[in-house]
Parts: sequence; C-alpha cells; structure tokens
Amino acid sequence: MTILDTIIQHKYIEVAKRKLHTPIEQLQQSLLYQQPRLSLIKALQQPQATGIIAEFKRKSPSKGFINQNADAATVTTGYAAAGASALSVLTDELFFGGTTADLLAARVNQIPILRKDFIVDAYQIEEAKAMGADVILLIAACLTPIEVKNLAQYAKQIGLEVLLELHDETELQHVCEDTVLVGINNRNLKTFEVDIAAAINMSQLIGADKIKIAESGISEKATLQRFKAAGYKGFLIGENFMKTNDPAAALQSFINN
Ligand SMILES: O=P(O)(O)OC[C@@H](O)[C@@H](O)c1c[nH]c2ccccc12
Repeated sequence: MTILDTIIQHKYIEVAKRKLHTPIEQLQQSLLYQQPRLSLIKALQQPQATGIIAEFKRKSPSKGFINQNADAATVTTGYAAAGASALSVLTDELFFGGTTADLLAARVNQIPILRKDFIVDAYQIEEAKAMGADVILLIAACLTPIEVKNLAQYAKQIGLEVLLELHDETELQHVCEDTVLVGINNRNLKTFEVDIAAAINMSQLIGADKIKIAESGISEKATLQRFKAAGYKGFLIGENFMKTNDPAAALQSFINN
C-alpha cells in the first residue's frame, strides 16, 4: 500500500464523520457560502500575472515538517502583497498539518484560493465553498474518470472552479469538459519522486483549450521560465517558500530575481 492509498483510506473515514457532525444544509447556510467567488481562470489570463500560486503548507508526508508554526494570515497576506496570482492552502490535517482555520484566515485576501485536499466526495466541495475557497483540486491518481466528471460538474454547479491534477499520460482520460484548469504534478504521489520533466513532457499532450499549471519542485526562476515557454500559465510553489522563516519575502525575491 502506498502512502496515497493510506491518505485516501483515511479521507473516506474522516469525511463520513464530518457528514454526521455537520449536515450539508448547515454548510450551505454559512455566511461565506453565500459570497461571490473569484476566478483562477481569469487571474491566470491577466497579461501582467506572475502566474504563481503560492502555497501554505506546514508539513508533508514526503518532507516531514516544513514550517510547523507558520501563521496562515501573515504568510498569505504577504504572498498576495508580493505578487502571487492565487493562493493554495492545505486543509488536510493528519498528513499536511493544515486546517479549515488556515483557509478561513487566508480568505482576507482578494485573490483566488485553492482548497488543497484529497477530494473523494461532493460533501468536501460543499465544505470548500463554506470555508470561502474559489477552486477545488481533483487528483486523477485517486479518482476514476467518471468520479472526476461527476465531482467537476458538481463544483461547477455551485460556482467553484476545478483544478484537475495529472502526473503522467496514463491519466489523460481524466480530462473532461468541466476541467479547464489542468495541473501537471512533477511529484509522483506514489513514490514522491520529483522530476520537472513530467510537466515538460506532458505539456503538448494537453489540449490548447486548457489552462496549464505546473506543480511541485519549483525552486528556480529558470525552471518557471522553462514551463512558461512550454505553455504553462500557472506555477504552484510551496516548499521553496515555506521552508524559509519568511515565506512572503522568499516569494518576493523569487519574483525579483
Ligand atoms: O512544495 P512544492 O514542491 O512546491 O509543491 C507544491 C504543490 O505542488 C504540492 O504541495 C502538491 C501538489 N499536488 C498535491 C496534492 C496533495 C498535496 C500536495 C500537493
């Protein structure tokens, strides 16, 4: 069993518990649920956009602790001020040390927010909306193409955008009409190996009607430039900033470099 299998197994149990505790109707009545959403699709199409989706991540199964005591409001407002086009906030608690409170804290910002979690059930999409997220992540490695299609349609219906994450060409059949944002994860979630060749090689296999996002393992401006040349509009970066004492300053100097 891979760590991804363990995460997904735990996710089903977690979601079942939360469903019993907080019915969907209650999520739908929350104040943030009623608020309008920001578009990541539009943000990445702005000509002046850096395209950087800056991530708030305390720890990960591959790296262990990265920045255990970081404050979500401080880091994300700093990211926004430094020029991030959007934010990504981990909400998985057990494996990534994230919380709903982190995403709620990030919501003070006026740029799109991706809820970074392992979504296996429409209930989590309702939760994402109730916590103020604009975009949800669907990971091909843990869903069937039919599940992606149904969950993407559900998200669209309630006004959220979807980022579909792929790693290799075996997952191309997960792409569907409602997945406009397609991310290529350079990290193989089954082995944790990172190879930026993943996004480079996959770029020409994704339709021109999609908005491509390169994910993971980006620590140099030159790498970002290579992805940009390959047609990528978005760049998801976490650890490179979070491993420093001042993630927002790290983003700032990355941009200025
Ligand atoms: O910290 P990095 O190497 O810059 O990677 C960020 C992001 O791509 C990574 O956190 C990620 C990509 N896909 C995921 C799925 C679940 C959890 C985390 C992720």
